[in-house]
Amino acid sequence: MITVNNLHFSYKKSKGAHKVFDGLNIAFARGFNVILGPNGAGKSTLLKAIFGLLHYDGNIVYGQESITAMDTEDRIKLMSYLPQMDVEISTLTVLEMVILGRLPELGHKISDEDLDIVMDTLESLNIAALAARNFSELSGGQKKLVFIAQTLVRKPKLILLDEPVNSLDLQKQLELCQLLQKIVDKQGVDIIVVLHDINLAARYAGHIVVMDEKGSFYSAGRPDEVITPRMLKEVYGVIANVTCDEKGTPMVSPVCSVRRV
Ligand SMILES: Nc1ncnc2c1ncn2[C@@H]1O[C@H](COP(=O)(O)OP(=O)(O)OP(=O)(O)O)[C@@H](O)[C@H]1O
Repeated sequence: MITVNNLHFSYKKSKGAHKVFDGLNIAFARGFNVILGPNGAGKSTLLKAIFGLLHYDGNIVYGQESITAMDTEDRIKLMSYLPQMDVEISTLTVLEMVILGRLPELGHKISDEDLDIVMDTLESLNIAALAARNFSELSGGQKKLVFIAQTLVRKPKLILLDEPVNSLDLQKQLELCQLLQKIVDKQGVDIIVVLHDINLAARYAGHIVVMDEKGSFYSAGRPDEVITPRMLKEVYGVIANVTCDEKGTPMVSPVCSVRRV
């Protein structure tokens, strides 16, 4: 699906630059992809590069098409992106915020189809009851769900989500992953999600990409191929037991950190 070829990127700073990628190569699969890796590995930076928010060297390809060479309009048609952090304050209602997500598709007025898509999405995320509420008055988790709705109403071919389950309670984390799974299965959409919860990744991902703290590719594959005691020690500096449930899904029980403090 997406391949990242020889990606070089540094954040420019007032004095010098901070190198994040030095020739990164990664291949994602069709369907539900998860990126795992420790803090600072470059997961968010990679999603920003794919979405076209950064000037980098290298080539990012979707199928046969170079995303790197695409103009902004085509990139926005292809993908939607949920950043890790977003605005906290807005004078809009929830409904208005989510309609904003359809901006690239909106004509000179909001059609019944636009409203149906927005209301269906709010319902699928269990937040339809919040539609008339002021966004600024919502809880952190409710705000997160509004941003997720904004990302989904675009109906893109590719969805990039940076830590979407942060600030969601356990039930909503599972509901969101189930919804994403349904979108992948029923609508043929490809998704790339950054997660820190390895057990959640193990349960829902079809394909996991692991990045290490140097911003390099470490491994990729099915959850049972990737989530191993060795990976957890080498990438996260954690001793952990990994067992499998009856479906062969790995489950991680952390024991201790082996990093020197
Ligand atoms: N705007 C910026 N300017 C300079 N350096 C940055 C900037 N944003 C990120 N970095 C640095 O780039 C590296 C990668 O950051 P990034 O946010 O992509 O990591 P991450 O894997 O998403 O981390 P986390 O899991 O903590 O969200 C880190 O070393 C970070 O300090």
